Amino acid sequence: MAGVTGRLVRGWCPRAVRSSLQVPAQLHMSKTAMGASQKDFESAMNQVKLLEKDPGNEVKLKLYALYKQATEGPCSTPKPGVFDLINKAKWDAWNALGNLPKETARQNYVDLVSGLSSSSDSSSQVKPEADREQAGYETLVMTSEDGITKIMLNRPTKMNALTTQMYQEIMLALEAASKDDSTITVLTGNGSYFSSGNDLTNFTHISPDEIEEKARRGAILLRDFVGCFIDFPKPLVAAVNGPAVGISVTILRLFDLVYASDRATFHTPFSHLGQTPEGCSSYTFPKLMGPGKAAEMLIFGKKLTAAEACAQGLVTEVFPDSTFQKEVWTRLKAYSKLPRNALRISKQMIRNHEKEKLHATNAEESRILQERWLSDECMNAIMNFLSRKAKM
Ligand SMILES: CCCCCC/C=C/C(=O)SCCNC(=O)CCNC(=O)[C@H](O)C(C)(C)COP(=O)(O)OP(=O)(O)OC[C@H]1O[C@@H](n2cnc3c(N)ncnc32)[C@H](O)[C@@H]1OP(=O)(O)O
Repeated sequence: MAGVTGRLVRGWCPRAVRSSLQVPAQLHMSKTAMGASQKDFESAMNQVKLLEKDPGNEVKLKLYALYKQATEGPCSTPKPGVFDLINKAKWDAWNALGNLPKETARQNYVDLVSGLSSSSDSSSQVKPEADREQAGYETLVMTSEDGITKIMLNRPTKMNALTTQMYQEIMLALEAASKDDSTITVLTGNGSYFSSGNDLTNFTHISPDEIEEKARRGAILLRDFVGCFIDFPKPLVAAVNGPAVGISVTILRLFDLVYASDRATFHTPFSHLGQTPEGCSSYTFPKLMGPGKAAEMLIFGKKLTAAEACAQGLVTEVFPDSTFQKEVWTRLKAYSKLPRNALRISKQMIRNHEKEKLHATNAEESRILQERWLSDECMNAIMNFLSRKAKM
């Protein structure tokens, strides 16, 4: 990429992006979930032209790829020659999206532009929380070495709370990791938390007439996000470096290994938030730990220590915080040298027994949450958190 940087800055933008379409009044709110309309998409294309800051070549390539995928579907054009650097970079970015549905690509495009717009609007935001230079992700750091692809949640000052953009980027990162030549994929968090779960500001700045549509899109986003974990084809490991809350706890059961620091805790305060379980936990948790222990966590919001979570089978192994990184990565490096295809096939054999059930549970949980998000109980709990009147 380094050699094509200057030219890409000038030449990345698809023709349609330059078309003169009506500019929306404001695109500050992230358009959550799949299902962006053609109008949203066109508005986003126009918004790109108004960005004050150059978003960098990686982001531009991602926008280009999403645009092509959204408008033409999977890449089927011949791969440009090795010396055609710019077109090859574009082709690679588009091709990496594989069979991502047009609808999803369109929404990802809209969300990516929305994130770029709001970050360039925020004058106080001197430096983004994520390192933009790394692989084009704004909220994640994705690295690959020694046969291991690491996806690190990177909003440490917000305890790695998951924004709409972050859900989208995690899906993109998983899609890329599923296709790269690594053996193992690892999800971890930067800073003191693994993740504090759904970013509760995802529910704010919504006008009353938008609420239902927002909830509908939220449910689709949730279903697609969890679906990526259900279908992930390679061994997937969670390196839980600190406390985990909400959806960052429930999805753990969809990982093959969960290694936790002894500083980690596991908390699912759904009822406190007027919400209900997701991440397939309404099925996986009772199956794993029995209905009583699952009820304590999912209904009554009991927080587990790492040792308790390990005793319930949610965590595979607990490590002292002081040696967590060293021990986990040493272990994973050794595992990553095992025959790649055998690992992959074994993982899929285990998962295939319950894939259908997991997808059905995921769809049902998402449908129920869509209703919950419209409830007074949920709205009040979120407003309480945001006004700091009450914290879990
Ligand atoms: C459409 C998407 C699908 C949704 C799926 C459904 C998912 C459900 C869930 O995940 S439910 C769980 C939601 N999470 C929470 O309820 C956690 C809320 N946060 C907290 O309770 C606390 O912040 C804490 C216990 C995680 C940490 O407390 P503390 O150590 O005292 O730190 P701060 O509270 O000061 O946090 C620092 C900074 O981060 C912001 N922040 C942390 N977590 C979240 C969050 N989940 N949403 C939004 N913001 C969060 C916090 O506001 C502080 O910001 P500030 O410095 O004040 O700007």
